[in-house]
Amino acid sequence: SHGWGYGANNGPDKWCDNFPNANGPRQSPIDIVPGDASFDGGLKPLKLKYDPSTCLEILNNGHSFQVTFVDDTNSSTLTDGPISGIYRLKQFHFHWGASDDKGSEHTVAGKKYPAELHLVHWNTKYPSFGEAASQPDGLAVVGVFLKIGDENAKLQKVIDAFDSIRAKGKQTSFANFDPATLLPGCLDYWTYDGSLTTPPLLESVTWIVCKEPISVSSAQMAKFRSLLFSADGEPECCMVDNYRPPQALKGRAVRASFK
Ligand SMILES: NS(=O)(=O)c1cccc(F)c1
Ligand SMILES: [Zn+2]
Repeated sequence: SHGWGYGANNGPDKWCDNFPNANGPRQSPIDIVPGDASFDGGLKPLKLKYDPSTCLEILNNGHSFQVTFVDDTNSSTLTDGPISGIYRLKQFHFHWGASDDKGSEHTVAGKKYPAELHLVHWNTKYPSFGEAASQPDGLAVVGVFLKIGDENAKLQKVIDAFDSIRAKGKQTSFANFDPATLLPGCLDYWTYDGSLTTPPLLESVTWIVCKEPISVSSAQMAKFRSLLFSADGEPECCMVDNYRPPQALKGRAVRASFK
């Protein structure tokens, strides 16, 4: 049997067949309604400290592409914000659409952005990412929306590696990249308790979604869409629409770090 994906036969509406978390009480993504979010003056500013020398490789895992980091020390961390303790950067990846009118996982009052960046961190109170991923306070993912505008020169460094990872299973070394260069100038955020947005949909994520998007050009988005879901030797299938739609809020509060 084929694994999960984003197609008609194995996509988000089918995930509940093999992953019961799909219908759980704290699923992600969600539609963020700014008017319904409550300002929390107790929320601290995000503190992101990234060391480019921890950047390791870039790979196509058949669902997205991801840049992975060495996470055996506290060189690249997230602290403060809505979380307590120290969370280590493990990887970042994106979700995007087949066209510029869709692609983000979170939406803002129903607005879809063409893509969304996820910076994935795990709580160092646990021994590893794998252990943390099964704990309710195990992960913290910073989400950043991409909007169509000027070419993003920092993002271009990632895009330039795509030729080496076009097909599923391809990976290549990727060194000295500073993920902080992909953050917006303003780090105002919304936060809520959620889950991984792909199987196994574990309910272990403190979501931190930045209000301000970063830019990407339409030509750069076209390059994202040249990646493949398929492996070498398989019929080519463009990697597009690798986003889960918004899930029920089920009574959860969404807090804002800003007025
Ligand atoms: N899309 S996401 O919720 O950030 C995610 C999915 C799976 C694994 C992971 F580390 C992060
Ligand atoms: Zn993601």
